[in-house]
Amino acid sequence: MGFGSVVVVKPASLALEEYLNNNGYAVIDGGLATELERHGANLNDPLWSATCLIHSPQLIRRVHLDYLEAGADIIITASYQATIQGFEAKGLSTQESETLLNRSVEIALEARDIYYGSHVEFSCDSTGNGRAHKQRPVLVAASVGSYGAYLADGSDGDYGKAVTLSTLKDFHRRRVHVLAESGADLIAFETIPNKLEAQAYSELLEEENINIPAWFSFNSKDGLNVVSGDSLLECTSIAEKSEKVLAVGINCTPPRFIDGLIQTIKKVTAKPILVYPNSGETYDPDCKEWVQSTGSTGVLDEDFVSYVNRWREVGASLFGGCCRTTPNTIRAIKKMLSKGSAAISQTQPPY
Ligand SMILES: C[S+](C)CC[C@H](N)C(=O)O
Ligand SMILES: N[C@@H](CCS)C(=O)O
Ligand SMILES: [Zn+2]
Repeated sequence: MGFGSVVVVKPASLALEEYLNNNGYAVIDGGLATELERHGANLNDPLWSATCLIHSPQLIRRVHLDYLEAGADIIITASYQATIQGFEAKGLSTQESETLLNRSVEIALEARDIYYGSHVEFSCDSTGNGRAHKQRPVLVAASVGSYGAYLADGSDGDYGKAVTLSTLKDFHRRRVHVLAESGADLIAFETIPNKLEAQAYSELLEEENINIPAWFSFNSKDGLNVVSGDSLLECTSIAEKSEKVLAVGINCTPPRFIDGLIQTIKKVTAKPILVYPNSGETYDPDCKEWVQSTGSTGVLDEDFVSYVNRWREVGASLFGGCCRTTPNTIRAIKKMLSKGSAAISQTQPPY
């Protein structure tokens, strides 16, 4: 950390700590882009889901709300593939691009407000006075997708020698800064494909004096390493060393690999572990379509959810879904976890 900088403890870390202390888990939402697509959005565009920030913000808000209704405690914004460079390539000004980044967070905050407004509970204190309180705290995580996501060419984190640490820092710097000031509770660095990009994020958190916490979530296609082939142990160690990273884990990876990946991650970190796998299908970046993987059928919601208790047993505490999962997946995850907690509390003495 730079001389004189101050780590400001923001409510997100407290809220997350509270979830983990009280319940032992928190629920993340499911796939956003693929859910927008299921509702008719056309994502065949270099901006992928970020195109909806321009054309259908109300649909994004609808999907956030569906995930809140399904039980998500954390919702992730539509900024995964929203980059200043990507918007500028569409002819938008820098100012307009930054406004869209802010808009991604505003939409999620609006969904949260609507959700709170329609789920107010009342209770009476000992003097008979009524008090309204919120159902549960909801955290808004501002998504940051990788440089490879922006390239939208299926390069999977293998960027070649011309892309250095400073290329990646320069690429992400302003976006991370804008999102950190947007009112989001935390930054979700998602689908991280390699060590260099994790290092770039970690340095940016310090250099830009980012004062909201972050999570680092890596992507694997073989169940052993991250997608570029870099070691998951080394990638996790970068997250472990950063005071600003409050959780680390895996997303957009087939469910069958998650168990082994959690076991690897926990060798090098004591931070909470998050998992939000995809449906088990494979993305074809050329036609921008999901296809069934060879040797495996995409998993159905029921099958996906049957893994959750195992993931909890091996050490994960934040659970959700990524591409091709839906509000039904999240509803089922929440149900499974709350059943598990009830069973645990029944086997423990009441003191
Ligand atoms: C996690 S992948 C499905 C993201 C989409 C990709 N960057 C694309 O634009 O096609
Ligand atoms: N938060 C993003 C991740 C894509 S891999 C989404 O759900 O669309
Ligand atoms: Zn995904």
